[in-house]
Amino acid sequence: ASSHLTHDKNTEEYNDKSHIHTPKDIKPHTDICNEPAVCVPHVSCPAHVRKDNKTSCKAIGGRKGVCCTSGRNLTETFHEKGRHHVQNLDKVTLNFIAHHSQSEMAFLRTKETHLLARENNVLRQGSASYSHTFRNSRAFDATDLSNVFDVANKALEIAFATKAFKHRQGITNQQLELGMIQQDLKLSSLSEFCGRRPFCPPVLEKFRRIDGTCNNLKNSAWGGPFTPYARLLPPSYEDGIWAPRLSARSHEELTTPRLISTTLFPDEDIPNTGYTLLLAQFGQFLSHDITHSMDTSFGNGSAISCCQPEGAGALPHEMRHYACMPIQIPNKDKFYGVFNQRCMNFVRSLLAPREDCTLGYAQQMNKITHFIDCSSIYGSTPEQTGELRSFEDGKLIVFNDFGRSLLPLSKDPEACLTMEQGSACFQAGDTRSNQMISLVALHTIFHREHNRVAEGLQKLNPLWSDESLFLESRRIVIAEMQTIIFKEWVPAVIGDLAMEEFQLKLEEGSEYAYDYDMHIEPSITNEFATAALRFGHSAVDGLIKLYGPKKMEEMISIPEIMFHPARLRKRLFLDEILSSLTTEPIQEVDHSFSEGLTRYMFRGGNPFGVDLAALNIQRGRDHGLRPYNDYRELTGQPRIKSFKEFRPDMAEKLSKVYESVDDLDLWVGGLLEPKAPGSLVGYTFRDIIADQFSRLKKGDKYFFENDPSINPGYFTPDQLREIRKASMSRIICDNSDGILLGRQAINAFRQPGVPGNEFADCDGASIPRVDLRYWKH
Ligand code: HEM
Ligand SMILES: [Ca+2]
Repeated sequence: ASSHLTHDKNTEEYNDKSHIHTPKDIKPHTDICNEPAVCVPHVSCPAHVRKDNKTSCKAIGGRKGVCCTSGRNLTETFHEKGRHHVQNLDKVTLNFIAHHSQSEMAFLRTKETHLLARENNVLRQGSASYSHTFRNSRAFDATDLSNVFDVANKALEIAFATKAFKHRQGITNQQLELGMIQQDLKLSSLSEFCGRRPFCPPVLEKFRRIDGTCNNLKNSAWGGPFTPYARLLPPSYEDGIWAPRLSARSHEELTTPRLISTTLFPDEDIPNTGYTLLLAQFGQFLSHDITHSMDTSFGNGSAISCCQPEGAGALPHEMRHYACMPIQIPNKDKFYGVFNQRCMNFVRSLLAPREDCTLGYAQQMNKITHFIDCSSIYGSTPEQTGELRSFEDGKLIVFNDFGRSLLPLSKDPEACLTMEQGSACFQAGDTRSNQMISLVALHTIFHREHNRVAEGLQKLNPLWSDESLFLESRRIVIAEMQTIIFKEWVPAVIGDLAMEEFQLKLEEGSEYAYDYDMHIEPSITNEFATAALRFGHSAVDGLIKLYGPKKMEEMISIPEIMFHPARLRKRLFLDEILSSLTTEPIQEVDHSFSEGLTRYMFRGGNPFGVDLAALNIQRGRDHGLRPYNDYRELTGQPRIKSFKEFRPDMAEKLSKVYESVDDLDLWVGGLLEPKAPGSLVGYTFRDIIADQFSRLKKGDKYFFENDPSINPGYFTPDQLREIRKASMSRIICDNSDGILLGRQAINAFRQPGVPGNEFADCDGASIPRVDLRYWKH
């Protein structure tokens, strides 16, 4: 179920074998371009989309790259002599614009108050949409909520100001896309919208901050929570600012995502035995470390409903919240039709302002730290971390359930479906932790890992304070996580070739890395979060098989354990689910999706749930992702000219739901591509993913293997050597309950029990350990 697209015969790059890496191809890439340009893969150079920068070069691995001078700073707005720039405006005009946006905001607020008073506009608590919009995609607590709204409202007001500016000055969408309306707002009443730059002390701090700030001293906010996503390409909005794009040819609304989902994505059982289910589950866990876009809500935190009660249709425009973008369900829908559902709730993501006081298109907010820093374990703000720490012996709080350490219980009565006696609902660093029971399992073992390391350090250094023990343990756990991601998970997803091309391999032994580059923006790109990394949704198996000591005992249908993790309290359950995750195969990354995600997701006690495939497509449009073809070009591939370039059955279906190849949504096109060599995904997703991990490694001063001149929290060479022994299997061995699990395959993401990935005893030496003795002071 993999090859859906035949590449254009004329494309030398993809049909010749020159991109297959042989060691002699590797040249230090700066040799090939004129300094200061460097040769990078197409995807990593934002400037190359601008027609005038097209010098190609041979990148690592022999593939064609582009000489890039932008330093891979995606936030840098376009500057170039000779292009027409909009005139700088006088104060009067700026104040006119500011006034205009303020009155638009006032209008919205009045309407919001009015809507909030009407029952129909607030989501009903028991529904699947409530779990989606409210449980999955909302703020953490009251302080968080006000933080978030503060930032989001500023961004919205800037969007209105941009609209007024656009109309008054006759600015085109293209000028907006290219950031050619640079406008310094410092002198106007809009100046209060300038992002707050965190203050960083001149002496570098040894430990990365909980909120990720002060990592890059020039851009101290980079990577922090409540900041915008980066973008590989400018957005595609109908008005150049925030209105969803229309079809390229007829300029009509695009086909409803639900019809695309039912037409293209049936539920078929197509396992890929090369990889374990843990690859998918860990992927979700990793996503929750680096990206969380939030649905807009009412100012008091209530969830917005965009559909009529009972789902009979969308609410009329005048009765809708401005952030509504409901998904229409066709009359003939075989599944939802049975329940007379014509409307699926969808609320647009919150926005975040640019840091530099400029007008421009809307940008979506990432609520958590962009860096790989285990924010899903520790939280993304000091307040969250404070709630999770025990403040004794450097440990995190645990819920002691008859001798087993589980995550602390959540105090939030809305976090799970039920809080009945004997039930359980957990608190972690990320608010989505209860979404899947297998996700809770991963949170649990990493939470335990922190406490295990803290205990180990305390034995070696009995005089260390709680604070030192906490910070040192966190630093080690983050380093282990980065090791697992770059040594095991990313190569399994994108393959060795891409690891080489994007220079993502970790150093070996006790060597430091020297590839930090302060010009690289580490932020998560919108394309990565909203499309490429969501490849994982296709790999999810809707049925989790649970094995007892001898035989399969149960099949869990995933909607049963969404936001309902009570079973984790059963003595055997954690080991059972970990064993299942490390032995069962993933589902192939392709056109097929579990109905557990496309029909029943978050159903709770209801007969139907929401459709994740439809949500992904709608989210892409909400975030202004450009059509698939534009990203083919970005990754150095030819645009497709006809759906016939896809597999025949797919081509036929695609032409039923898309008027033109230039309408195809990125997430859909990316999924249906044939796989790149050695990779689980096609070239487009592969490159977007590889580029992101390159940013997360080379743009993170505190990346664990950086040398002492870069990383204030560097490890000694001995410690580095130990950290590099970390593996997912060791984490499982050391932190499961040890009742059913005594053996693990060396690489937990790949097919176990085959040559090269044999099972080994947890007690033995085949699964290496990080020896903490090198941390004795
Ligand atoms: C295990 C079952 C899973 C469920 C029930 C689930 C559910 C969801 C939901 C409801 C959203 C938000 C959709 C929206 O409104 O836009 C989402 C987003 C996302 N999911 Fe999943 N997901 C699962 C597995 C995965 C896996 C395996 C991966 C990756 C390997 C993944 C990666 C992502 C990413 C990157 C996002 C975007 C997050 C953001 O930026 O806010 N998910 N998922
Ligand atoms: Ca993070």
